[in-house]
Amino acid sequence: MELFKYMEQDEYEQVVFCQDKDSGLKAIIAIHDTTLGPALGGTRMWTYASEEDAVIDALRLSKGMTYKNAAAGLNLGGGKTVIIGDPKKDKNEAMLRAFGRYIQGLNGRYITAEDVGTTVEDMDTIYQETNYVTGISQAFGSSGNPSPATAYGVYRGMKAAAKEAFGTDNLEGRVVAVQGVGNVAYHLCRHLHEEGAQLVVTDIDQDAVQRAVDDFEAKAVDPNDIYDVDCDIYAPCALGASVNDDTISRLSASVIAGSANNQLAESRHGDILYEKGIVYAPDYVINAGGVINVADELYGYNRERAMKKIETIYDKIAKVFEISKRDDIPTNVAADRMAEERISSIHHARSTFLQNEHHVISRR
Ligand SMILES: NC(=O)c1ccc[n+]([C@@H]2O[C@H](COP(=O)([O-])OP(=O)(O)OC[C@H]3O[C@@H](n4cnc5c(N)ncnc54)[C@H](O)[C@@H]3O)[C@@H](O)[C@H]2O)c1
Ligand SMILES: CC(C)C[C@H](N)C(=O)O
Repeated sequence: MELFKYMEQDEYEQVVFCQDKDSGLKAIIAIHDTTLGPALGGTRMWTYASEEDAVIDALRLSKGMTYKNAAAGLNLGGGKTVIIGDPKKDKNEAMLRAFGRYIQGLNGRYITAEDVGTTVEDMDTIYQETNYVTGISQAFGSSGNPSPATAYGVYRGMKAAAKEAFGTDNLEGRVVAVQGVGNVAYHLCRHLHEEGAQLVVTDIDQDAVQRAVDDFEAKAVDPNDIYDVDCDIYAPCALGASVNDDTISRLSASVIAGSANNQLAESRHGDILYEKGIVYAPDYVINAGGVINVADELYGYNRERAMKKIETIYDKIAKVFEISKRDDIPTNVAADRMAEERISSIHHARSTFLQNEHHVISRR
């Protein structure tokens, strides 16, 4: 791939390749934009088909974090790491500590946290080498696992989307088809079950499926059948690109609202959803609960303050729908507009000169 051409196109600031042969570390840290503050975004560990796929994933995910953090009202830029490997087999202490030292070397330009394939315990290991890590154990006065917070934000955003589509945000009796019942979706299912929604779930991990069936009376379907389920709401909570040319025509849902990052295979799929009248709650707005929660650590973690902020995902999603209707644009484009407007207005507000120690002439 022509990396610099790719970076120029979407104005990526920096890509860092980290390798440590002994531990097997192969990581890519992508920093998209730091206009609003240090780039904060999780670390994903995944078995990529090629190194190019891993680079593209890191780049796409880091840009998503720029927009997510901006839309959530955080003073943070966007970044993300991918570690190439199987989290079940290839992860080890030395690998995570070597990775922590690379983060430390960036001197605060990038702060990490959990994502698919990494855990609170992994963040604790990284913390042995760097302070620039969030989502570490609560025993350290930290916020712990971000997944329940993400799930609560998705639940709030799903209610706002239901209000838009059905005129009421009550989810009792609504059929919700959930793709991937991992860390986030398990907690999402709990909220939905408590409100009386009917759940249809799928996962490539049978244990995850069984847990949802046992705990929430969910009905299980095969992974490839989730798109054909007769449902009100489709909740993509696995990996990205599940809304694509093949699946859109199969979905019967009036609402798409889930936790996965990069749900639309391409931006044009947002246009198709808009034309079809399917209410799409943009991924990075609805799934910001986790990052809002870990970002609170930068102020000395306060759970009540973080949860209050996560509640407002309902209003953020409603605002996106308002912009979408006002400007007659798909909701994914409306969300981008909301995020870009904030980045550009803050960029402008911070452009005036402020003195720092390098400008004190008396020091000369
Ligand atoms: N954890 C967070 O706080 C958080 C925050 C924001 C966004 N997200 C995003 O939400 C999604 C889920 O995150 P998570 O932390 O729950 O991850 P997870 O790994 O715990 O859960 C994902 C689940 O999806 C399953 N899966 C993968 N491919 C699948 C497929 N083709 N069909 C069905 N199931 C499949 C996996 O087996 C796993 O159980 C990811 O896209 C992640 O980036 C997570
Ligand atoms: C910082 C995190 C909790 C990141 C999370 N994995 C996300 O995609 O938002």
